[in-house]
Amino acid sequence: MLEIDGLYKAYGDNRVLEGVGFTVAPGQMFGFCGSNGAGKTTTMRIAMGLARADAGEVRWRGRPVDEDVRRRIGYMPEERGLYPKMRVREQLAYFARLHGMEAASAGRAAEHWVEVLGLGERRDERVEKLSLGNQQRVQLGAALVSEPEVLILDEPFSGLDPVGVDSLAEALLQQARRGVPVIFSSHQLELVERLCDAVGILARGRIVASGTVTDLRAREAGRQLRVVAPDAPAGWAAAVPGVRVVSEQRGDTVLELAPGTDDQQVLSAALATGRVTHFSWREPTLVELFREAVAAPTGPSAGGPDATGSTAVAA
Ligand SMILES: Nc1ncnc2c1ncn2[C@@H]1O[C@H](COP(=O)(O)OP(=O)(O)OP(=O)(O)O)[C@@H](O)[C@H]1O
Repeated sequence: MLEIDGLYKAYGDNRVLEGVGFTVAPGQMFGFCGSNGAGKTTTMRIAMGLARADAGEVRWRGRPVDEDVRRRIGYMPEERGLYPKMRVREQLAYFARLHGMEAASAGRAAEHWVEVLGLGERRDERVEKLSLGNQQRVQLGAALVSEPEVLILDEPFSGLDPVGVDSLAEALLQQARRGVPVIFSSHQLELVERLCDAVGILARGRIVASGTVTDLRAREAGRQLRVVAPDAPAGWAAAVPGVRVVSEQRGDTVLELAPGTDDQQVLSAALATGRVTHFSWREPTLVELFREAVAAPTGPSAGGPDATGSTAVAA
């Protein structure tokens, strides 16, 4: 288990992290989300020993992460750190050696990742000559080439084309399948929703929501019901007790039901107007859950050192 436990960090008056805590289990893919400047990079840099926390700890398998453990972590920094003059394959072999692999296996691992990441034709090109997206793939290769025990990736998908996204996603899923905990930050929430077993949303210096997307959905306050009743007169739903009309457009209505309101009563009311061609609870997307979590004021249950590994949406 990788544990991020009660991290605090301030830069001068800017209190960036105020008790960030979450856990990532072996084989879990954890999407780390948050607005620009929320503190995702800071959290990952602390985990990698590149920034010092004012308080809190990062542990892997119950032990504080030290230099020795960090050599076994694959890290992709936001600022990217490649050697522009080195050739692709050479670069990957170099990173493998840095992480302690001996020359022959470093060479084999480099070759393997060159192929997996779709860089076969570019293996002997200098990194500076590659497109941004291909440099990104090399950077990912640098994080993966040493067969790390943990992966911490800062916006690995940014700048990739859809094919690049798919090959990277497949590479990460493979790592998760072999038991590696994978944390990656991203603003591409559809991708996070598609790939991740768990997400953590960082806002106001804390994890304000964490768990599986299904968990987050289940805890979401105002679930919405969509009813399509093509022949219904405008305003039909407003008359049903406990119902708030969110939107209404030519018989296509989205409704919010007060707690305890029976959705079957809504269905009866809709049927009383004529045909009902659609009646379903809408699943909020991760984007909607994100907006709600980020907008919500900090409540007593929000984040904090006691929120480590919790599954909760702060009210
Ligand atoms: N070395 C530093 N010195 C001073 N302030 C810093 C430093 N590094 C980060 N910050 C500040 O910490 C805050 C969090 O930044 P961070 O890069 O961790 O956010 P982020 O969630 O990764 O953002 P983004 O999604 O935009 O990459 C920002 O207000 C940033 O200005």
